[in-house]
Amino acid sequence: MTVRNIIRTIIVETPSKPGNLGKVATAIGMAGGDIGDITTIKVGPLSTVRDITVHCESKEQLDAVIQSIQSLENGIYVHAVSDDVLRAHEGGKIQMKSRMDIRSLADLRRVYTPGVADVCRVIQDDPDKARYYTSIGNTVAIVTDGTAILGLGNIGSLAGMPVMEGKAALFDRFAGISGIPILLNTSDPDEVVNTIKKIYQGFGGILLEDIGSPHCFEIEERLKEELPIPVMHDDQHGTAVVTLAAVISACRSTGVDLKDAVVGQIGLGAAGLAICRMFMAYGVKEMCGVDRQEAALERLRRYGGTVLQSIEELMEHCDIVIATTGVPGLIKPEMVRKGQVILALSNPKPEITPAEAVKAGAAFAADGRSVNNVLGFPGIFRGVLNAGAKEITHSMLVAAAQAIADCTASGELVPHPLDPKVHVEVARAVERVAEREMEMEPAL
Ligand SMILES: NC(=O)c1ccc[n+]([C@@H]2O[C@H](COP(=O)([O-])OP(=O)(O)OC[C@H]3O[C@@H](n4cnc5c(N)ncnc54)[C@H](O)[C@@H]3O)[C@@H](O)[C@H]2O)c1
Ligand SMILES: O=C(O)C[C@H](O)C(=O)O
Ligand SMILES: [Mg+2]
Repeated sequence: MTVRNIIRTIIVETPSKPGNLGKVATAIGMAGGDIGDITTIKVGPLSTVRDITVHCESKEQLDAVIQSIQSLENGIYVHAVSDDVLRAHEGGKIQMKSRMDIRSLADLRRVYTPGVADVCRVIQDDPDKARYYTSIGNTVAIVTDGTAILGLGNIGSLAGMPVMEGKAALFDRFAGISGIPILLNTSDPDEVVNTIKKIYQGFGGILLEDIGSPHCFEIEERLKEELPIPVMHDDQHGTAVVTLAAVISACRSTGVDLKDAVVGQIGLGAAGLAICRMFMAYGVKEMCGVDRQEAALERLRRYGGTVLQSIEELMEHCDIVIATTGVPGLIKPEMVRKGQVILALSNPKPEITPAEAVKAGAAFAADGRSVNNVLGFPGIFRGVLNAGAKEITHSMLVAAAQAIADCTASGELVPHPLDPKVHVEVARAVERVAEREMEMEPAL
């Protein structure tokens, strides 16, 4: 499938006669546009106005689509072109809402002062009660320093806010968790760690998001060690979980034993290194990798992986190839070997599109829109928050990957992200492991 990241709604007026909508649809298709929703805005005796959502590969293609409709003439007009994505972001995607209805003075006194003072005392006497009498136990901070926003690079945390709001919306939608974006204007590990340590009390967990490598490794390790609440860097472990799930599904379909497969990782940053570590811990015997940075290669060696010399060598050598470089088009169709599994996970554009990879001979291919950490992080946090766990462990992550794979239909790599079952099953699997681990090692 071609990547069509440009989505616009074209407002088109046509004469109210049969066949005109068909002409417009053909004009859009002839110019290469893909039609999404069509909504009729007004039907008059003489003319009809519709919103037609069109997905295009580029701005040039969008211009060609508009030109193609306009050239139909005979009463067919393009009134306006609106950017749905920008429009959907007007005013932001999230808001803090009260769970209480405050209608009377009695409500006010119960919810706020003077009643609230008693609750403060209860928590002062027993801080654990904050988990029951506040929203803290259901709230996760989504923290970024803006250094690796998707594959867009170091664009700053403010520019990354739409992604953080998106993650908060997904937390709410799939796990009923309140996600609070925290935008840091420092990426110095000491400052990041100290800042989060100073504010952590207000949260039940910390999701680190789009923090670049290598500083993300130190930040996560230190926070995991020093904070008494679950911390997870989504781009590392959320991605590793979903990637493992996709590869388990691919191996199930092809009858291959994952542990015997040769797996190659292109890009050994936050996502790539975590994927390698996850696969090696799962039992993969030959885990290979490439990166353009020597320090990243050194990290792979330290964890027991094999460094290859080039992307060409990796593509030649590996049965399963995963890419997380942020570089669109890095994998050329002529590099693809017949029967390979190719997961080109960079967002917003993959290293090779699934359609190109399959055309070039891949047995299975997917990009970062479907193999996406949205399948993991909401359920993982729901599970640990339900269990009251203080950390997210490797066994919980493997259980989450297995749960995602178990929810995947035969012939698919991962479930649909809107399938509510997958998030419930991930949460259950993580909660089960968390409770087992807490029984074995009760918190002090
Ligand atoms: N699908 C998902 O769920 C998901 C999750 C996390 C990250 N990602 C994507 O993965 C990409 C990387 O994210 P990250 O957080 O790991 O970033 P990162 O900056 O930590 O890592 C990127 C790595 O790729 C390497 N690299 C860049 N160009 C290369 C090239 N030409 N050849 C070899 N290596 C190259 C860099 O040296 C770096 O080590 C982004 O595009 C992001 O959107 C996808
Ligand atoms: O944000 C996403 O869609 C996935 C991932 O966290 C990424 O950084 O690309
Ligand atoms: Mg991310």
